[in-house]
Amino acid sequence: MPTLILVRHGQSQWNLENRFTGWWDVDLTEKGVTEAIAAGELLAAKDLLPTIAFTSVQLRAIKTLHLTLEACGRLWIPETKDWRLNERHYGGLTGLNKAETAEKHGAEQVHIWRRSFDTPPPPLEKGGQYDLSADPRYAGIPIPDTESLKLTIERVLPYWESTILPELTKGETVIISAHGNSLRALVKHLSGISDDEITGLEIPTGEPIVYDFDDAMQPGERHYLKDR
Ligand SMILES: O=C(O)[C@@H](CO)OP(=O)(O)O
Repeated sequence: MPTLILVRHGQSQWNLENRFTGWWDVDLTEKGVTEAIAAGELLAAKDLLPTIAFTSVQLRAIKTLHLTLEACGRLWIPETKDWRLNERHYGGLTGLNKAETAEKHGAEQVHIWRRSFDTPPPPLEKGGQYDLSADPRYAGIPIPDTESLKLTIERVLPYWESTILPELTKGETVIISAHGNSLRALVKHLSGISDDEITGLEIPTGEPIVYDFDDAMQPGERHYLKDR
């Protein structure tokens, strides 16, 4: 049966510091490393072994993928990195502390920026500290200056349809190591969650989520692997 495993990266340095991260490339904390290894140990314990992997071009997701695969003896499987699986771009909020931003702009406004379906945060100014236009990994890529969840879906879903779904259709066990909001984009689609309800969905770090697909390639119920 084709099976999809989704893993949000382990805790990052800016998760720990409570800062808006988006496309900024921060590393895993020690706790994040432990979470990623535990995810792989769980895959091994449940005998759910990935045969092909996808991740973003961001360190925290790539490292999580590698630690997870190593812990289940599958570091050798093919893997593809693509910017379309990157975290949602946090625009001008990138680098700011979430609690301080809530004090300045109000908790309600910050909740809208973080979780509304289609209100993007203010755009990132060009030439500033977090401008990625000189980063070689994004050469030739239309780097956004901010993204709502809706805009994130508009780049995640075409990649899902064109590149990941065909692998599942072949019967592969696919693992995607990605980010809170790029995975919310995918889960919204796979679980048919409405624009309103998606505001309440949080994806924890390092907890494998599993979908089994039927013969018509329809996803079954979403569940956490630890509960299976
Ligand atoms: O900062 C970010 O990029 C994301 C994920 O950590 O945060 P949030 O949960 O606020 O969307």
